[in-house]
Amino acid sequence: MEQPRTLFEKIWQAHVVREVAGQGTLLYIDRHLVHEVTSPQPFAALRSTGRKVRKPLATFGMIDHSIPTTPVAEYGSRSNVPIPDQSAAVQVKTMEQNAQSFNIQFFPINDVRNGIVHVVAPEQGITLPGTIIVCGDSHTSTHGAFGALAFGIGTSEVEHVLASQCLWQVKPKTMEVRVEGSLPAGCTAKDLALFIIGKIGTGAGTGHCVEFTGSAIRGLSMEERMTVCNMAIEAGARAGMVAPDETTFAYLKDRPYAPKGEAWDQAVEYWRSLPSDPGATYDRVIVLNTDEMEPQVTWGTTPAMVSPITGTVPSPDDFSDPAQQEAARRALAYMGLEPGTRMQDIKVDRVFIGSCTNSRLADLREAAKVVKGKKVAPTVRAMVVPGSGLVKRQAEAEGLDQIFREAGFEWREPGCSMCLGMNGDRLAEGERCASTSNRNFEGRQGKGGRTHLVSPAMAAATAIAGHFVDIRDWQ
Ligand SMILES: CC(C)[C@H](C(=O)O)[C@@H](O)C(=O)O
Ligand code: SF4
Repeated sequence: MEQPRTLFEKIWQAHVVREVAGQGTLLYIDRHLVHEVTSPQPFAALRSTGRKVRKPLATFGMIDHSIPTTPVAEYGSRSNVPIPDQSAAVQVKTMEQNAQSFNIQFFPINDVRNGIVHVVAPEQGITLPGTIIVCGDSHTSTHGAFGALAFGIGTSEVEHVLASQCLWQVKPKTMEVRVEGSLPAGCTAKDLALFIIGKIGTGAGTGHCVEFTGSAIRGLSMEERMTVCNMAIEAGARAGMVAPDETTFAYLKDRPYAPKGEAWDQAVEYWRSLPSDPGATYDRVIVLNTDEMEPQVTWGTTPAMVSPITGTVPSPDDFSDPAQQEAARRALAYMGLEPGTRMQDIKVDRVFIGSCTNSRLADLREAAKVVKGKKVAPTVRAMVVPGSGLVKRQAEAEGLDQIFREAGFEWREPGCSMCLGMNGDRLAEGERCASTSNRNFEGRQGKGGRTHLVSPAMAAATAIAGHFVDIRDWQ
């Protein structure tokens, strides 16, 4: 009888081109996503050596990190919006030129399909189960939600994939994170992701590819699975994945780049063979339960520095390990927080609903439900940044933009926006922000900016109240 294999093992083995002892494995790459920040150098290297892109039809270019999300009304079109930052402007221009001269698949700024690469590829059906997907971007782990092996790569690796459609890799270890239970009231996939990282720590996944399993994961929608896999990288994992099932197939059916007709049927048949076999083993297994889970808010400068909304800011003395004590001390000083402060008493200046973690339609619907008929606190500046042009269009068709605007939120054009301070959207020194993004390290949203990671519903309620609130009390 054949050895039982994990989902990871099946995908890995199906993509081996060559194995060289001591060097690693050469893998075939199905899909290569490129964005304007990490692709200029690799394309320049190809050009200077007269090489082409090996598979232009499997290479997808998007512009997300460096574009302003300024509403276009007064400019007529998105490409007319000025980009004051010189290096950002050059990145955008260079991506456009490279896409054209190397003839790759490309969604220009004015194309309604453009947006954050990790939102767009699933939405277009570019992300498929059983594939290997890479991108010069750490949050490529998002695509693992579809039962793909998806991971971020460095600049020289981007060049290697562009030129050869292959990549040398050292095989990661495997880890199962099994979560049993269901999402308690007021808790979303974002709370689950923060809860998991809070329990296992930011280094737990190092060197591992994580498969999320268990009833809590099975019950998640595709959008929710993407949120969880998006944050796998914040637990140090190389990649995160969820086995494909009926939820996955239903999401992908009829998406523009998904297979059609007979090819679809064949694909689904193959995809059904992918889930880990009974008895397959992982190098490490962690089991969690959602019973005691509450809505989460980070208080520090890593996603693991997280508290339930009913909790208080911890004291460095609460930690036994001296390194953790020191990290907490430093984080509290940076965040300007006093131990013992109730999480719900922390006031914010800004609210950001967006990023590849939480900018899909389901996220905006959740936030709009909370905001409807209410007003943003006068002390708060709040913005909603849809993850793609299509998310924005659909949200507008449902009137979500009206709900946000009437409440006093800014309704922006798609992009990475304030997830990272690269495109003009950023926090000022000392500003405190409730953010639906995935990273809260020092300076992430702007120099001296203070980031608290939360779910879209919690961010929305915080904007209205002016301070963190327990979404379970919200009416
Ligand atoms: C700019 C890019 C390389 C970076 C990443 O790799 O993740 C960004 O997307 C981020 O979230 O910090
Ligand atoms: S939204 Fe944030 S985390 Fe996602 S790709 Fe953009 S910068 Fe990175």
